[in-house]
Amino acid sequence: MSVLDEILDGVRADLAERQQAVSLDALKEMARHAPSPRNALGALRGQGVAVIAEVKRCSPSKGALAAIADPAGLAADYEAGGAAVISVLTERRRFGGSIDDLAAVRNRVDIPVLRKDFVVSSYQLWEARAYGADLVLLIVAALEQEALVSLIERAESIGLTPLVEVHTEEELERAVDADAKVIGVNARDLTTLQVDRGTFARIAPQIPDGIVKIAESGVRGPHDLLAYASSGADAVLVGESLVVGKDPRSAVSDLVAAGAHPALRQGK
Ligand SMILES: O=P(O)(O)OC[C@@H](O)[C@@H](O)c1c[nH]c2ccccc12
Repeated sequence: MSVLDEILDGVRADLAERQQAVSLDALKEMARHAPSPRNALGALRGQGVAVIAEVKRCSPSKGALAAIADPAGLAADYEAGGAAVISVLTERRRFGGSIDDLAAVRNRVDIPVLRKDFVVSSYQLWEARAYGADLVLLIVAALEQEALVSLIERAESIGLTPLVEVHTEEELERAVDADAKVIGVNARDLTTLQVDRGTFARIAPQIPDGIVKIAESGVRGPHDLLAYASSGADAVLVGESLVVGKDPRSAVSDLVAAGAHPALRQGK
């Protein structure tokens, strides 16, 4: 069984428990009272390369990365450093996250917030919106095409912007067929957990114009951001290097400064 399949089994087990505890109707009621969605596309299409900074405690490849006792405080530092969007890992078993982290972050910052999880059911979309998410990750490798299409439609209908994650050309084709408006190319293969920073450069040229292009994973600093930007990234998603560093605010602001270089502006 691949790592992704193992993660998905755990996700489904946790999901079944939450569905027992909170009915879909109750979630929908919460979502009606949630703060209105923020302009995610606007944040991603702003000047320069947008930095999506991630709240990430653990990863399946490295185990514990950082304790992060105060996810909202970390997110506030990211925002002060100039992040365009905050990503919050809400998966519990392998990433040490929770939906409460998402709510805490959303209440603290003024920028859009991404629910980063393994979404397999529309229940998780309502949950995301109920707890204040503005964007939601949908991983093509984890979904049948029919499910992908319907989750994209449902997400959009409730005000969430789907970030559709691909790792191969075949997955890119499925994302485009499903009408994704924001596509992330993950340099980490979720079935093997290997990072290949060349993945974005290979796949990005095939992403049709008008779709927001995000390079995910493997950004160690401004150098990697510049490499992704020169291959056409509108945004980068950065986790590990920010949470393990001493000064997340200045680490983000160094990335933002690199991404603001005028030479990168042509394509925007
Ligand atoms: O920590 P990194 O290498 O900067 O990567 C961040 C982000 O891309 C990564 O957390 C990620 C990308 N896609 C995912 C899907 C599920 C879980 C995690 C991820």
